[in-house]
Amino acid sequence: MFQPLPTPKEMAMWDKMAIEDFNILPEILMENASQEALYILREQFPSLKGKTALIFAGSGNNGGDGFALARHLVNHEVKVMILHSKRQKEYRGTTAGYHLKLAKKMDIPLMHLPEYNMDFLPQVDIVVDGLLGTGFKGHLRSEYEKWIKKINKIGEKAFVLSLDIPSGLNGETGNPSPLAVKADVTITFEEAKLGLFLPPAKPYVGTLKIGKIGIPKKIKIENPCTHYALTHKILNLLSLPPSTLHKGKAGHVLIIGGSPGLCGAPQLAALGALRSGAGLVTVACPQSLKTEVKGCFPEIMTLFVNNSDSYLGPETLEIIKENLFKFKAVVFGPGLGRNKSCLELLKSYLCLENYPLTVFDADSLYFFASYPELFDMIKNKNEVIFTPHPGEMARFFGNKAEDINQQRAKYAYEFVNKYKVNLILKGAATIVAVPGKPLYISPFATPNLALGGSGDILAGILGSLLAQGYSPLNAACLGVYMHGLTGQYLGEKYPYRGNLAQDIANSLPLVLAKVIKQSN
Ligand SMILES: NC(=O)C1=CN([C@@H]2O[C@H](COP(=O)(O)OP(=O)(O)OC[C@H]3O[C@@H](n4cnc5c(N)ncnc54)[C@H](O)[C@@H]3O)[C@@H](O)[C@H]2O)[C@@H](O)CC1
Ligand SMILES: [K+]
Repeated sequence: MFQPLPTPKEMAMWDKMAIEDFNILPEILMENASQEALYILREQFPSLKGKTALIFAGSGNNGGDGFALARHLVNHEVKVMILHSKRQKEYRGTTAGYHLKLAKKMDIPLMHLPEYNMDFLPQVDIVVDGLLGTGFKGHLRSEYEKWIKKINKIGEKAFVLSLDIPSGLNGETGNPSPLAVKADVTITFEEAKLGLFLPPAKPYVGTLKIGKIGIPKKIKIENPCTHYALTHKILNLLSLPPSTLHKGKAGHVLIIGGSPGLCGAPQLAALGALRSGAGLVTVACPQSLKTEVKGCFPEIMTLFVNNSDSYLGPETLEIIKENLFKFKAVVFGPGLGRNKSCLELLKSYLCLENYPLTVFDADSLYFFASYPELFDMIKNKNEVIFTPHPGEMARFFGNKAEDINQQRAKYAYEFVNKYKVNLILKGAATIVAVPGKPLYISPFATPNLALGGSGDILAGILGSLLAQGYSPLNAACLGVYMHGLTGQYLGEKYPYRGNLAQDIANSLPLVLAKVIKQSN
């Protein structure tokens, strides 16, 4: 269900433990890494004989992987030249130095990069990028920028294999710093590093392959990492409904929202809930808007107070309270509006002695960001899910959506640590964060979900899953994955976008049926 995504620091710790606690020689780990890299090249070039390769080796262990790979390539009759960033004697006594010595014994040509005139580099078939891996920090030094530009230039006509991480890419954030190698394939060692999985890394990583290098499983179990990717196996949480199912047992979702000009939001949330299997859906909305909120969906029921107000207010709570026993989950906020009366409704809701599992979305998030003391009014913090998009998240931190997107994981952690509630930080590679747990990251980044109403659909899906009895963590992971999977499907159907938010809801059950059938 979850694939580990260690940060460079966590990976370095696993390496260290393998070496110090399990007495695995670092030279062996490096040898294993180089064998995994060789495997990729053999796959790419069924006959390596006669091919030419340049191996860029940096000053740390990433360079050492390059030295070790050079030997294997020579054994496969590849014409290899190594370009190393440090003087040979400076590698002495290190793991990389050991593999350098072996490469020297085999008479592999070695050039000191800083002294080599880049203009004389030959065009080759293969470029191996072993400049920088998990040890890369900060901004590239200027000479590295020059070398990386050269790799990318030669790479226009050659196959570029990056070892562990494309050099220049931050292994934690996935950001080029400020530029990075554009690989055809990145062979990352043991597990995919977090940054490789994040959207900014996409133009650099190429195809991502994972090569196991022999880190004992025990180390990874006893020292779990702090980030995981959601995998297809999350869908195993879904079970086929029994043929005797009663609608009352499939969960009744209440959606609280709707205001002038914003009736589509609760309608779409209702559609999301229905299309993800909720038995019944009711929208609490202003009386004057009930027809608009229902639209052409007779399946959507409405709840309202007889008055002429066009915004919801605390008086709506009376009727909600009377019916509260019916609802298994609530989605609070789609199209709610930011009127003072809406804030009063939210406050009265939070004052209820008991309320169902609740998703706080859209305008309710605006109120929480403006009045953080509202968080103190939440009784069971583990029973609510907050679903901000980066713009809404920025309001909590007093910054901009771009700042959030630069360091999404960091802000997600800060949010749950501060407010102690469950969080879904929407956007490409949506994050699920639950206090005291690792972060779970969606593998999907698709422009087909980047449209008005998409978040309302997600909120409805979440409400539906909660109402069907999934825990907040499972509902969040499953809902995010189902929403992303549908977005990916719409991307195939509408490569230039143009799908509607309601298409997400309408496609969802069919996409699920298709992919679950395929994977069985
Ligand atoms: N025993 C281990 O730790 C293993 C490590 N392996 C490889 O080793 C890598 C990690 O090795 P290291 O920890 O030595 O680190 P790296 O080889 O990734 O990088 C460290 C070197 O980069 C330089 N550097 C850091 N920031 C820089 C910047 N901004 N501009 C220019 N240079 C910069 C440092 O001065 C240092 O010399 C992994 O990514 C992996 O490829 C594998 O061989 C498997 C075993
Ligand atoms: K690299």
